[in-house]
Parts: sequence; structure tokens; C-alpha cells
Amino acid sequence: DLMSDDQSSLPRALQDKYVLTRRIGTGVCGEVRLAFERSTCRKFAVKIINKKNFQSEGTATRNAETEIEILQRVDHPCLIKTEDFYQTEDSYYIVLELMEGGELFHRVKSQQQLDEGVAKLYFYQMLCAVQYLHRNGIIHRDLKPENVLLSSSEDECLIKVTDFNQSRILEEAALMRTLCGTPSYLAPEVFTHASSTGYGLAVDAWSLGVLLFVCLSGYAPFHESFGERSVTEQIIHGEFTMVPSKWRRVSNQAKDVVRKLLVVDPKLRMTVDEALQHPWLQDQPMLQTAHRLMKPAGRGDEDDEDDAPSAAVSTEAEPSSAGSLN
Ligand SMILES: C/C(=N\O)c1ccc(O)cc1O
Repeated sequence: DLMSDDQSSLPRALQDKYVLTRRIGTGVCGEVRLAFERSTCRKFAVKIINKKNFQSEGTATRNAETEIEILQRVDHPCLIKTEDFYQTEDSYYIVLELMEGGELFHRVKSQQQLDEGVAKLYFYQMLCAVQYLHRNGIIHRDLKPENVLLSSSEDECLIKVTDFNQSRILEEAALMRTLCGTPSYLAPEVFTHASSTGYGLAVDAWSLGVLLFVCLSGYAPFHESFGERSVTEQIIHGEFTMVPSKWRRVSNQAKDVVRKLLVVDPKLRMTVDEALQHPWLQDQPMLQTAHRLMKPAGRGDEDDEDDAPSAAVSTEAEPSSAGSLN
């Protein structure tokens, strides 16, 4: 456990500022531990990425640094904020906001399936988070229930998307520079790739479709236990089954959103913007709840604004960044 020798493997600067305690999450690239900031006793999640877990040194560095730079630039109520970053020769330590409700994965598992209204509230927030990423030219590329965190054990709670290490910032600038030069030597795919950049964003729309399917039904649309086809085959053919017993109480509008996202051809797949305009999400009570949850803490009632800031009011420390995205 961390109270014995493990603490010594932590960066000194990290130990000076935080006390790391129990493990609260595990990922393919490492683990997540609950941490307390010594000076304020505020709670955080510290994600420990073991560099050796990546197939090659180069990838490790690129993935983690891409993740760090992205984490420090994003600023949206439904995206996890980075507080701090440390590294040793064999690990990265990312200090992140703590989400007391844990992973969406465990919530769906423990409840078999979510009520449609709860699934809609969570899905709307995921759409807002991904729309923000896409507007800033970022593809998440690894959206799944383990990467969606809940702020509390309440059904009606804020959700945040995390785990950007598969993310890619579209190299628009590099592509624009290429297209400004003389085109005569450029291969055709450089031009068609320009349009396929748009398709890149569509991968997240597909994953959101899978996420919504799982939230509404409690089981995965593409799974090795269904029929003889492999999961990959099922995905490539967009073959999923809505088991009647699990989908009986789900509205046709909700099913329509799933069907329009789980479309094989990225050109025909519904985009995140289109999903936000879908009738299923034009639900005023849900939107009101979502916007209340997404408002920054302490902005509920303007009258409190001029109260002297009490020690209890946690001031959101903005991660140091060259400049946040819009
Ligand atoms: C990665 C992360 N927060 O950023 C986290 C991961 C697992 C968990 O149970 C709670 C958490 O806050």
C-alpha cells in the first residue's frame, strides 16, 4: 500500500503537496488514486500513467504529452480539469478533479440500465463536452463508460468526460501550410484527406451512439456473445440487436438517436451538432436541469457575489495554460 515504500517512488514535489491514498480507478495505462492537498485538504484524483505500458518509448511520450497539453487547454464544465502534472523517469502523475460518483460504467452496471430521463441528462452533457472538443478541433477517440465520470451518487448529477490520451488535435495548421504550397507534387490523398479530417470527428459520434445504447439498455450493441460474427465484423456491418425485453420501455425517439449514430458510413452518420438538435433532446425540464448543473459553482444566486469569499468556498484553480480554448 502507499503508506509503506510506494510513497518513496512518488515525485518529491507531488508528495510535498498531496497525500495519495486508496486506488479509486484503474485504466489500461495505469491507476487512479484518491489524493488530499495538504494545505487545503481538498480531494483530487491522481492518475498514474506507467510509461512502460505503452508499446514503445516514442508513443508513450507522444501520447502522454498530447494528453497533458490537451488537458491543460480544454475548459468546459463537462470536461475534467487538470490541476497539476509531475513525472519521474518511469511514470506520469496527473492531478485531476475528483468526481465522487465514480465511473458511469459502474453506475450502469449497478442499476442494470438507466431510466430514460437519467440517460438523456447524461447523454446531453456528453454531447456538450464532445461538441466543445470538436469545435476546438479535438477528437477524443476513446469515449466509453469508463471515461465518463459522475460528480455524485445522485441520479441528477454533473458528468465529465476524461482520458484524452487517445485524443488527437487535428493538424489543420500543418495541412493548410501544405495546401498553400505548389500543389503539383502533392498526392491525391493529401486533398481527399482534407475532407476525411471531417470524418475524424465522426468516430466520436459513433462512440456516443454505443454509450447511449449501453445507458438505455444495460448491454453493449456489439458483443462477442451475439451470433457467430466477431465483434469487429458486427461493427463493420453496423449489426446490433435491440433485445425486446431490454428496450420495451425505451421511447422511439431515444431509439432513433441510437440508430442515427450507429451508422457505418461516417458521411451519413448523425453529427454531434445534429444530435443536439434531435427532438429527443428538445426537453426543456432536462435542459434546465443540465444547465443548472453545468453552471460554475457559487454562481447560482448572484446576491452571494459580494460576500467576502469564505475559506470554505473552493476557488477553481485554473490550470496554467498558454491560453484556454474558446
Ligand atoms: C480520473 C478521475 N478523475 O479525474 C477519477 C477516476 C475514477 C474515480 O472513481 C473518480 C475520479 O475522479
